[in-house]
Amino acid sequence: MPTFEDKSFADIQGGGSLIVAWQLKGKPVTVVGGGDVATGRVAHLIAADAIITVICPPSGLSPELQYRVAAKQIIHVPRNFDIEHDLRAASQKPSMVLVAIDSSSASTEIYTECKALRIPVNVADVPAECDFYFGSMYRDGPLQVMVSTNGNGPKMANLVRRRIEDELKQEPFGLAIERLGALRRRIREKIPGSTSVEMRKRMRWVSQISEQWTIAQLANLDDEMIEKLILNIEVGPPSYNHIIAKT
Ligand SMILES: C[C@@]1(CC(=O)O)c2cc3[nH]c(cc4nc(cc5[nH]c(cc(n2)[C@H]1CCC(=O)O)[C@@](C)(CC(=O)O)[C@@H]5CCC(=O)O)C(CC(=O)O)=C4CCC(=O)O)c(CCC(=O)O)c3CC(=O)O
Ligand SMILES: NC(=O)C1=CN([C@@H]2O[C@H](COP(=O)(O)OP(=O)(O)OC[C@H]3O[C@@H](n4cnc5c(N)ncnc54)[C@H](O)[C@@H]3O)[C@@H](O)[C@H]2O)C=CC1
Repeated sequence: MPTFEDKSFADIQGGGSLIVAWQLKGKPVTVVGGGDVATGRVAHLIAADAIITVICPPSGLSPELQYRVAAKQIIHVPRNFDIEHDLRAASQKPSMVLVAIDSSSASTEIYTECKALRIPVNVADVPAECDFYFGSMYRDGPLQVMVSTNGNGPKMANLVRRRIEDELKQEPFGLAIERLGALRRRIREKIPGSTSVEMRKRMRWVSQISEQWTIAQLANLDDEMIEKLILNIEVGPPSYNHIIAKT
């Protein structure tokens, strides 16, 4: 057994969460309840392009969710959640279940059945019945930032997110990232290979532009400039001014 006395890597602190960008596009998600909390959950799910079913009595559906039903963004099943029908016997099992109802016994039953069926579940307000927690979210186009306090202070997560938001909204990060996405797709067409040499070349080129150009310059990168840029791909990424001068 080596001693690792002169190790160069840091020790890692446990007790956090694995924060991932869960891909829900086109996948069925069930939301139980139709109040304020459910309405917030649905907003996150629409942003993720999930196929959303909200189950709650007609009287429980918030005005915003009524609008989303009318706009065909969600499906509403107008009754209480039925574990047999909606989970055990369901022909298509949901990829995820979000519970936001005012009955802790019904929540626990739904949670228990989801676990038996291995469906990831979040019961708002009951950390012990959550496979994952929600966080406070900032969104600007393709950019998403989530703040979690790992259950210690949800309101503080909101405050930290607002600080980050104040800083990030000073610059057009969303647009810059969207344009970088367009550039990366075009470069993969131009240098399509998947060998490690080809990949490294592409990655170095994109890294340099991401680092060297300002956010405003990247946000300004139009399709015409992208074509000019990739013409120079063999000689390394030119500066923004160089591309502009030739435009
Ligand atoms: C564990 C977690 C599970 C989950 O729900 O996923 C959970 C649990 C609980 N929330 C409670 C209370 C409040 N929750 C909020 C708000 C938010 N709560 C959110 C997430 C989470 N809440 C997960 C942990 C996230 C983390 O730690 O970072 C946010 C970030 C995201 C979202 O819900 O979308 C959203 C802010 C979004 C935004 O606007 O930016 C407010 C503030 C307010 O309403 O204004 C209050 C009152 C003030 C306070 O307590 O801080 C209570 C105590 C109930 C009681 O005391 O009885 C519990 C239960 C407990 O702690 O045991
Ligand atoms: N972020 C968080 O973690 C927070 C969590 N909460 C908790 O989330 C839960 C929901 O909060 P709100 O949306 O404010 O509640 P609400 O009272 O506005 O809504 C409850 C909803 O549940 C529905 N409902 C009740 N029993 C049902 C059943 N068996 N099947 C289907 N639908 C059913 C009602 O029709 C209604 O639509 C509460 O337990 C609350 O304590 C509240 C605030 C913050």
